[in-house]
Amino acid sequence: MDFKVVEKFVSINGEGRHCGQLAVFIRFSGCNLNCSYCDTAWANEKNAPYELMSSKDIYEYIKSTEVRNITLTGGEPLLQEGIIELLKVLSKDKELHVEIETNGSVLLDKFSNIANPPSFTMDYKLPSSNMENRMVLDNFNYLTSKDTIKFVSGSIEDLEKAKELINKYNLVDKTSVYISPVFGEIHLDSIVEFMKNNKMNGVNLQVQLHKIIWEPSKRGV
Ligand SMILES: C[S@@+](CC[C@H](N)C(=O)[O-])C[C@H]1O[C@@H](n2cnc3c(N)ncnc32)[C@H](O)[C@@H]1O
Ligand SMILES: Nc1nc2[nH]cc(C(=O)O)c2c(=O)[nH]1
Ligand code: SF4
Ligand SMILES: [Mg+2]
Repeated sequence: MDFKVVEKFVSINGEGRHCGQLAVFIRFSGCNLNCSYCDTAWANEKNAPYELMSSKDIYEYIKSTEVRNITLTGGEPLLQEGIIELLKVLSKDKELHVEIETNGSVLLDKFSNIANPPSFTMDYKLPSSNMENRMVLDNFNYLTSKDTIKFVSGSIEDLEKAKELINKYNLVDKTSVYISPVFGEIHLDSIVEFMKNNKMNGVNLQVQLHKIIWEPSKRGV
């Protein structure tokens, strides 16, 4: 099975629990959603240039970098045909730590059954994404302490919804919880005020580090 890979690169992970650590990124083409703020919409266009890589090619590229954190992203990685086969290949190498960025619309059940499963960083798409009606709420039951739920927030309405879900599903007790601004869309201090006013203990605020280090639209970083 060959995958359409639009980018592969080594950088520091700018998001999530391994923020600041080196990671190898594999970005697959294509997505089933169309978030209002998507910073990677180019990867979802039909004519986006890609290279075809097999699971073996991807594994060999990863090993050639000598970097042990892997981030599979996109587009939507969990909709790639053959992704389970790739996850099985990667899971056999106990030196690697595999993280998958996923958009909350794909049920996680069949991916968490793999031996030595990857860590999921799952977005819940909030109202300002215009994609909230695509969220699979059952996914809250599959997230564990090695996973992360991320609420990318562009408005106070988004923050209100994130708070409601964090409380309703006891997310802080189940998994790591992050709030991240839609880049440039919301004042960071208003997020902190919101967290203070709502006593959001255990929730992490995170800004995409790579957009501070490099020009925000730069690719391959
Ligand atoms: C490009 S997506 C690819 C993975 C998957 N499709 C998803 O949405 O999780 C990777 C991450 O970037 C985040 N993201 C995309 N555009 C953003 C923006 N303008 N500001 C902040 N985060 C953004 C997404 O919410 C997601 O957490
Ligand atoms: N440096 C860097 N870190 C990232 N973490 C998650 C990313 C993504 O696009 O999924 C990303 C990205 O695009 N760049
Ligand atoms: S789900 Fe991810 S890749 Fe797809 S449009 Fe939304 S942010 Fe972009
Ligand atoms: Mg990105």
